[in-house]
Amino acid sequence: MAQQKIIWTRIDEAPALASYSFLPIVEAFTRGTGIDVETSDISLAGRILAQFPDRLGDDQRIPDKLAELGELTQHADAAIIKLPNISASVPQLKAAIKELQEKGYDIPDYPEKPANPEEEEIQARYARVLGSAVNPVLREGNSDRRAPLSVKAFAKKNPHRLGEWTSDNKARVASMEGGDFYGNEKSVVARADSTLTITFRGEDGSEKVLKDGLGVLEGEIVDGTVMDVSALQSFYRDQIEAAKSEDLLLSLHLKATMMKVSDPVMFGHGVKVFFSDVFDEFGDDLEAVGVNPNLGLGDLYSKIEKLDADKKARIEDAITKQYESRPRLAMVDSDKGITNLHAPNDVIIDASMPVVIRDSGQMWNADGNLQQTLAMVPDRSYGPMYEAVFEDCKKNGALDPATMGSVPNVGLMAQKAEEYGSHPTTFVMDADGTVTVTDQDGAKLYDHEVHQGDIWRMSRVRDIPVRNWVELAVTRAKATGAPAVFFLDELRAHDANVIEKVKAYLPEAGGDEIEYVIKSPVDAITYCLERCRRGEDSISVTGNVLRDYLTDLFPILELGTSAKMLSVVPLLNGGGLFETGAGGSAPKHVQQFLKENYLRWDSLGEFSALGACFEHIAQTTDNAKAKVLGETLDSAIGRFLDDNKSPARKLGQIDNRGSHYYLALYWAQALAAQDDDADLKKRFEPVAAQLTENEQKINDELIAAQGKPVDLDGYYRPDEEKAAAAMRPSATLNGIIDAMR
Ligand SMILES: NC(=O)C1=CN([C@@H]2O[C@H](COP(=O)(O)OP(=O)(O)OC[C@H]3O[C@@H](n4cnc5c(N)ncnc54)[C@H](OP(=O)(O)O)[C@@H]3O)[C@@H](O)[C@H]2O)C=CC1
Ligand SMILES: O=C(O)CCC(=O)C(=O)O
Ligand SMILES: [Mg+2]
Repeated sequence: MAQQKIIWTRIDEAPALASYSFLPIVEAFTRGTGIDVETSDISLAGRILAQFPDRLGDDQRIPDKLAELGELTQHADAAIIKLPNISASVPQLKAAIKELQEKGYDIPDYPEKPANPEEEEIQARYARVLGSAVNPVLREGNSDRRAPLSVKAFAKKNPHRLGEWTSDNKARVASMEGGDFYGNEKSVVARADSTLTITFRGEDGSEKVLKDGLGVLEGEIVDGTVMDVSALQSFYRDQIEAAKSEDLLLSLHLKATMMKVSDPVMFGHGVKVFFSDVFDEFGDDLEAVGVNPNLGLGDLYSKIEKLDADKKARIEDAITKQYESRPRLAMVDSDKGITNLHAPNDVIIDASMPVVIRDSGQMWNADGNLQQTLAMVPDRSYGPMYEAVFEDCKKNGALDPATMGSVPNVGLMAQKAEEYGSHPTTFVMDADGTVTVTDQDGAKLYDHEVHQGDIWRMSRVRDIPVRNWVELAVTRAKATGAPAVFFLDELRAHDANVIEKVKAYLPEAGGDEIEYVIKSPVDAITYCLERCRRGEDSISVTGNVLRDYLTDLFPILELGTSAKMLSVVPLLNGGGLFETGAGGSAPKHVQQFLKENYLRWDSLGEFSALGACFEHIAQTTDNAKAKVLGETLDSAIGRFLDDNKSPARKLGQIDNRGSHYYLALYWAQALAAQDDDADLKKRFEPVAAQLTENEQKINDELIAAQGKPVDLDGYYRPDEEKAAAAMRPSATLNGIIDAMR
């Protein structure tokens, strides 16, 4: 029997800490089963170092693991467990660089405004690390995210609290009325393989090729669109006025980490419009010290340190005055005075909007109180869908997690589909003119008139991913009996082309055997919510952006968190990518851990991903032990949920580490109790006995560690030994696990 490898990714922040405790358990349990668990470092720090082999010593250099994993996804035997990693904004990237430099790695500073070819080259290397740089490389398949049945049943039995909604709630979502990506989109389906060129022609007749050599395949949908920034600015101005007159808290919701080229610029316009008096009066000074509004108010504060004390004080005064003339601004951390406009990475719409809905349309204000918000989601491709949820809640009240149906998602994601793959073809315009897309014969696909500062972008999706996505939707609808709800808007150019493909591929995929509807995102979500309220499930079948948004929205409403989701990516070439949960890397959890040695991270996503991975290995290889490992893990997870052994939220109770102990206990007991594999039974009988006997002692040791600060000697690249020691404080548990390894 060939050894099967599971790759376990090493990443950042809370889930990385959790791995120090959970991974030794996984290694111990799989030993001797024909399955090897190997780690692969794709953390932000690891990816930065991999860009600079030429500047690092032999003992410092690390290989480009992300490239290796990208290559692996093309093979049928790929089995990758992908934990959430940081998609770095520029401020996060700079912080990570600083930490690595302090640790003795001779890497260059990030050049914000490259001044020469050498700096341009450095910036290009860092660009490979910036933003959502990992997921698009590994996601060589479409997405199947859902709450495992046991998790949904647990949530119904133990419903979390959702804030009330009444019809007089004034919270609302505002989107632009025109000039946005939605309104300007043009879309064509390639009739043959070709190579495209994107050209800018200035009004003065000058020409610049923005990108050439863009290979497209027959059947590929190729979109071009533009965000008119003067329309965006006036949208911001209007909403600032509206929030003020309606006495609402103002908030902005974008995805600056993932949409790393367009959204930081849109965020920056928000900063500039909100603080327009400051930028009008002190524009030259701010420019002189390199303030970049796209990096937020936090960057402004750090850069004005370079000005003389008097100037700095005047700018700070102007900011204070500006707050007085503006509506109140939503806060990310009201205790620390961190606003919604401080850092682009704190504005992450998939996580922020569900919390607004959970909290009755409210966000935190500067006094530390919840207040109803005017949520700005500029682009109409997405904003109106959230507004429909607000409307539904105002009309029908909050949803009820004890009874509501489930909305899993099938998302079109493979091969860098749609907007999320558009970073290399997104451009901020230097001047007024026209952007034209032509094919290899010089024939024009479409053009757009643009103005200086506008954001033009091309997004694409190939035919094979669309076909596979339709098949996956049918598979899930057949498996569950729930209808497939295609979120597609015939008024949007891109969606209209996708609708044609869906209609063409559904019959051959077995569409006549399932119930399905095709509706605009607004109508589709309203339809799903109606069904939810009747306790009925619906499968949302969406493009890549709505995949991201809905796989946080419904889990947070249904389960209280997206951490408990099963997130499978069947790779187009037969392998499996198993993502853990649907949320991020929870920086807040690390802060709490450092302060009081308590890690709230819930590893249920890791448990479910591992279970799905064993199941995949059992189905695709002749390894019978994988099947036993998978089945026993599944029953252990069921027991774990029944006994409610997820981390609590407060000190003195079991945290992430305690939850790992209980999973190991139940898993060992299930392995000892099964009769399908005598070897495993024999191996796990004594282990189960030891873990059972020592329950009190292990709990005592784990809880005794809590309550004092922890030093990990680093945030982006913590000291391995310190982190492992901090995450494995029970000598008794370590003794049992290490004896098995
Ligand atoms: N797949 C990936 O690689 C992803 C990466 N990211 C990255 O993660 C970072 C942080 O993003 P952010 O949007 O703030 O999202 P996070 O999910 O990290 O934080 C939002 C909140 O989600 C809850 N949460 C998420 N996962 C868990 C878990 N396993 N256990 C318990 N609670 C959980 C917590 O909420 P509460 O306090 O309400 O319980 C948490 O504070 C960014 O760098 C972002 O780019 C984001 C999404 C996916
Ligand atoms: O890639 C990223 O930056 C975030 C991914 C994400 O939020 C998701 O897939 O749900
Ligand atoms: Mg997401």
